[in-house]
Amino acid sequence: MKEVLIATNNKGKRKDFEALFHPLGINVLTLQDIEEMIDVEETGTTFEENAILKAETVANLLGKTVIADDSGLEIDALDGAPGVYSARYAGNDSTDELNIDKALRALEGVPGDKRTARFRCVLAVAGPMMETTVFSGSCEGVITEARRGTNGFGYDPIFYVPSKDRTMAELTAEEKSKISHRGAALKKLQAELSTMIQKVGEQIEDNRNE
Ligand SMILES: O=P(O)(O)OP(=O)(O)OP(=O)(O)OC[C@H]1O[C@@H](n2cnc3c(O)ncnc32)[C@H](O)[C@@H]1O
Ligand SMILES: [Mg+2]
Repeated sequence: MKEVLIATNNKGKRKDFEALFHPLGINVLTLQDIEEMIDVEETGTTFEENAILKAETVANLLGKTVIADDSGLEIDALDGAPGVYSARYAGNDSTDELNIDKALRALEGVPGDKRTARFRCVLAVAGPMMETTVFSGSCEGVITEARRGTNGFGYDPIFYVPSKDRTMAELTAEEKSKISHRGAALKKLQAELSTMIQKVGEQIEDNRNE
C-alpha cells in the first residue's frame, strides 16, 4: 500500500488526511509514527511561510518527501484573528477548548450576520530534489454562539457551514473532507501534480526498502 508522510503532530488533522487519502488507497503517516520527536517552531507570519517552514525542516531532517499543513480560522469581526495564531490563541500551552472559549467570549454580543469567518489551509510539499510547492484552500462559515457536535477538532464545534446547515463538528470526516479548506487545498495539489502523490508514496517505499 502506498503511504504519504504528513509533517504534523495534530491528531485531528491526521483524521482529516485519512479521510482524504484512504479513498485513494494511500495510507497516512504523521510525525507521531516516527521515533524521533520533531516539533518545528512556527516563526512565520503567514500560513504559507509556516507550511513551507514545517515541510522543508522535516524533509531535510528525514531526507524524504513530505506534506505539511498550516491552517487556521479567520474571524471577520476580530479583524482576521486568530489567523496564523489559531493553535496558540489562548496561550502557548493552549487547548482546543480554551481557544474556543476565548473566541466565543471575544464575539459576545456580536450579531449573527457579523459572525462570518473562514478556515484557511496551506499545504506545502517539500522533498529532496524537488522545488517546494504550495496549495491553498478555504471554507466559509459563521461562528455559532455555543458548541455543537463532537466530530473533528480545533474550532469545528463553533464553525457553522451554511450549505450543510450543521457545524463542522456535526459532519462526518467524509462529509468534512468534501467541503473543507483542507480538502480544497488537497484537490489542487492532486490536480496540478497528479503524479506527485504516487511519487511521494513510491519514494517512501524506496526509502523503506533501502
Ligand atoms: O503544526 P501542526 O503539527 O500541523 O499542528 P497544529 O495544531 O499546531 O496546526 P497549525 O499550526 O496549523 O494550527 C492550526 C490550528 O487551527 C485550527 N484549525 C485548523 N484546521 C482546522 C479544522 O479543520 N477544524 C478546526 N480547527 C482547525 C486548530 O485550532 C489548529 O490547532
Ligand atoms: Mg502548529
